Amino acid sequence: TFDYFQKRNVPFVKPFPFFGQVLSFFTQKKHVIDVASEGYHMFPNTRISGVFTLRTPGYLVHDPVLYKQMAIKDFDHFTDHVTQLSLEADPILARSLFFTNGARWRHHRPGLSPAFTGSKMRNMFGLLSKSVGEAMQRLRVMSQEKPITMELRDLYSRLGNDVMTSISFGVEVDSLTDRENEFFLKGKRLAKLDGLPGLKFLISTIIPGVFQFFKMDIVYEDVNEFYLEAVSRSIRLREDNNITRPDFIHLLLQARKNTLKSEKIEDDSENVGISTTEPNTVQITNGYKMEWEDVDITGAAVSFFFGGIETTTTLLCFACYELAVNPSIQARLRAEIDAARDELEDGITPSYELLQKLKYMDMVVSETLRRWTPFGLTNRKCTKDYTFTNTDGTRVTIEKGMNISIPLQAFHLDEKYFPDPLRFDPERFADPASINQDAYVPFGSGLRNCIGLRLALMQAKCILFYIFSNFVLEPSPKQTIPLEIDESYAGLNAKHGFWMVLTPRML
Ligand code: HEM
Repeated sequence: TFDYFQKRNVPFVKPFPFFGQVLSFFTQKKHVIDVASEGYHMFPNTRISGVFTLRTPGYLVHDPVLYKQMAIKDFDHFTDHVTQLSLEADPILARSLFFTNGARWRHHRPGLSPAFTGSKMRNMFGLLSKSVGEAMQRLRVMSQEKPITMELRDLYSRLGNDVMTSISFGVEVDSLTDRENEFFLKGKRLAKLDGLPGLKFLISTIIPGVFQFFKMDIVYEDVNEFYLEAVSRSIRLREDNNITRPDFIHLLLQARKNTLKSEKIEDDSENVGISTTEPNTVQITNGYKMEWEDVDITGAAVSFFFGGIETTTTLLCFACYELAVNPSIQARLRAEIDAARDELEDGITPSYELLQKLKYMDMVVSETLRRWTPFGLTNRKCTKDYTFTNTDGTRVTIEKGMNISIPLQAFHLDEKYFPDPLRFDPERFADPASINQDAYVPFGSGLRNCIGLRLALMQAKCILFYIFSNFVLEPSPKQTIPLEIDESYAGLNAKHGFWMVLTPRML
């Protein structure tokens, strides 16, 4: 087995007997993404390298152009993600888009895409802004108009929970005051990326074969039951009382009736930010029929929760950390926000259109997604043999069934594409034309990229707008500078938290 890559003339990370790279995940004091991306730094002159997890060979893509080719033009060879959850063990998450493959995904994705167009986001923006605006008022009351110290991951996961509960499940909660509400507690259990669930999540992506063999689950049973019950209740309430609310449940019910349509012409002209420039449409080429039972609608809504809260919270925490330790960047962003507030009727509530116009905000968000990539490693399964030419002219064939990792974070921190890569510098994004669009991929690439990217950007920009309208941020004495990354966390997180002093501003 271990001569697999030698025979193919592909450089590879020397495996530990039997364990392959898996042993490094447990023995090295490194984050899992850094371990998985080791080959990228060892072999700078190849488009792809090899790695073993246990005795199974897999590939790591080094060349962003090759990733883009695989994700767009040659998508037919790489339609799937590597994790296959079991419908019995994980009835809700297995129905979510990220974990859906094959014919079901080909039907599921175009069915859901119209729920994320610009006009749907604009309709949803009111709910989102209301939720954030109210939380901000509560935060001011809590501060008693004096500086207040907060841990931002806790704050933003509460805000994210409230926003997503409102736009995904049609329920309004206030996790800042009602700190133990059931939506927040269940949401925490759903998206837990440390301890046992974090370990299981890692196993599902890094050694998917082992995960399937032992029929492991990721989500706790009571969490599944809670969400299924919440969604079914919301559906019944709407149907019995003819209620319409511009949220995901409404859009998914339209999908059930086959009346969910996208507004292509209007959306094509809209630019939401530097990080979102690609078109992505999936053609349905088979007869699979998506049913949209309650459990499918729950799966979709839960996947927005699962995929959205952790990543958007990470973006917000790292953005605020950088803004707190770089006061001149914070001052410039605040000046842009203040100028925009002058245009608002009440001087405080932003509109969807206004957020799109904030150029410096977009530069700050884009640079945060580069410097601190919330989703640093994605993957594809090869679904049809694929041949390409490597840097040295040899032809390499990736065989059907092989797992392929794509190190998004390593692309973003490679000085070939971003000089002085560890420096946080929003100016890189002043001229979008100067950005290498192959190497800048915080939301992945092509037909299987992040479906929620518009929502993520809208939500992050809206929260930053409210936070910096209301507060000046400084690192608290408890904050570790420079940041230390928590190696034991499956996502990206600071080891000792994000401790900030929020000083209320005059409104
Ligand atoms: C800053 C926030 C976010 C980041 C950085 C992010 C990043 C990503 C990345 C890198 C992927 C994999 C793409 C690939 O394999 O090429 C992905 C997939 C996905 N994301 Fe996000 N995401 C974010 C927020 C969201 C939100 C808010 C939602 C939902 C409302 C969401 C839902 C999904 C789903 C459902 C997929 C799977 C798509 C598919 O397989 O077809 N994400 N995301």
